[in-house]
Amino acid sequence: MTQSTMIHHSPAWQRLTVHATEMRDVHLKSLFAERSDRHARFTRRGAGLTLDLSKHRWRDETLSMLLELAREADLEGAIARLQNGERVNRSEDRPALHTALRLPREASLMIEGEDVVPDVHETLARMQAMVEKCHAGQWRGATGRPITDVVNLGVGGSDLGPLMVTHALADYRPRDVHQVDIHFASTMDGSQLADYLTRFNPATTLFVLSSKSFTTIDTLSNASTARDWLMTRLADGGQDTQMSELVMRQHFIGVSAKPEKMSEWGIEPRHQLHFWEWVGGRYSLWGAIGLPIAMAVGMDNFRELLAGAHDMDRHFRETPLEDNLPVLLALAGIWNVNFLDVRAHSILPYDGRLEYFASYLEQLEMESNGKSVTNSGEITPYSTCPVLWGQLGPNAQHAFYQLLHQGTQAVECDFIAPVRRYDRVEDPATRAHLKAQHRLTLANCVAQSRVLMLGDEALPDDAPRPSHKRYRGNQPSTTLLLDRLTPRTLGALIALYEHKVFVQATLWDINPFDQWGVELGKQIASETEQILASRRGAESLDDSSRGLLDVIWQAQDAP
Ligand SMILES: O=P(O)(O)OC[C@H]1O[C@](O)(CO)[C@@H](O)[C@@H]1O
Repeated sequence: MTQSTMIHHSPAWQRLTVHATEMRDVHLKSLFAERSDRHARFTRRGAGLTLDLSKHRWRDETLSMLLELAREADLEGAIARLQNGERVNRSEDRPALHTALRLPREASLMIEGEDVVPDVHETLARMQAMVEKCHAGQWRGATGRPITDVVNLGVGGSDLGPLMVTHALADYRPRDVHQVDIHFASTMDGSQLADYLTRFNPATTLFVLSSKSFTTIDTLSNASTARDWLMTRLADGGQDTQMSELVMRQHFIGVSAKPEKMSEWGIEPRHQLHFWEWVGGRYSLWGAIGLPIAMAVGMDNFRELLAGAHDMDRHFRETPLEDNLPVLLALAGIWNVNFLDVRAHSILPYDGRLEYFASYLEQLEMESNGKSVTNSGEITPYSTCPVLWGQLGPNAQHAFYQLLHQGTQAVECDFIAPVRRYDRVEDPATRAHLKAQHRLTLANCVAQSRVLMLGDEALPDDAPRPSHKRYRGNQPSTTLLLDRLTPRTLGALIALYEHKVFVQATLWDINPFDQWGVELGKQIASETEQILASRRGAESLDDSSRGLLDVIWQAQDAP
């Protein structure tokens, strides 16, 4: 692609640029005053989700132009190429086939002459065998006692997805099985792991080493601390060879795309789960990386999660662009970022179970689309991924909503909530209380998006107010309702965002499946670590880094 064929030179982009000059000064409250049917016009349903995009600063014609832009970028062709397994990850020359991980058993997907679906389901069957063994109390540690705690050691995509889903689906933990608690340790400083090691019994703790590359230092350093802990406590520091073998066999499962590296590390081949290079790390929770999820909620619920994502995959592939949820969500983002200069995006779930959803999306969106070079190597002359962050909405109300309401930044917000909750709680009195709490939460969710939209106008009277009590409103937002938060709707919700990211990447002509930006940091950190440990070579560093290392060394030398 040359400068002149880039998306910002396309007719639709040009029309949108002109249109944006008119829309920039139009307040959301006037758009709502113009028509009484905005909610119906801008709301779509699919895969158990309701998406209300009426609180964006756009009109029907804006959406038509954005859809035109999507057609000019051949979005429909791109969706087919993604799901058919073409090599859409161009810088790494491979497909990005997370959608294949949720294909049903009877489907088939030929990639370079081979059907990948049987392998996907074989891995699921192997996961199932491991999960059932744990849930039957039959997975025993080196001393013969059943495993009670499973610790996932992974980082990035090998941590955030499983952590987020395990937490979100905690209500779905099976009660009638041997109880196994699931934990996560990701940080390279060892602080999360150290806490577990002081509290858990080594005889009943199983570690899952999750790493696509099996070279990530964060995970490998946690893994070696865990191995030493087990060896010290159970195998006389490795002197007892029989126990050492049992520890390696019974206390570690490995999940990776690099079986030879897992074997080198000492993981028993029967306890290795594999996945494929064509699954991106941040798109990997649907296969073996999802083992902690399956351990927590059981395999039936894990398969429901996959079914929900598959519902969304089909919706994405089969629904016309104008009714297509991921496409519309992505276009709202493009309109905000590229035409209205809204460069910040906040994710605000109104349900405590979605506590880790924003952190998960931070990686999904920003590691995927935080790029400034097009697929053909040109610098993008337009903005790409906004700064995206978030927190549980009710808690954020007492933290950063002040900035949303009265700060100087324009921020796009996603409000996410389940419509029904607690209707299955057994005790009637508790149920009544909890349902009232849920109603309160929904009221806050709707009220906040309304105030962000209308500003002062949301107030019941128009009495004069000092400027510090004024709300300007006009902050665009999306509201996303789930009927209930179930494995199926959660699967659809995650896939919705995955596909949204893909749509935006297609329009921006960037590759959402690589992450070269994080590689340099890893290399430099490893060189710095050598200098820090050996105290040699600091003269090659800049003045600040040298000064900081001096402070560290002086502190280390202090009595
Ligand atoms: O699963 P791995 O190979 O350990 O990588 C962990 C994470 O590290 C990253 O490469 C970023 O450093 C992510 O893309 C990935 O999810």
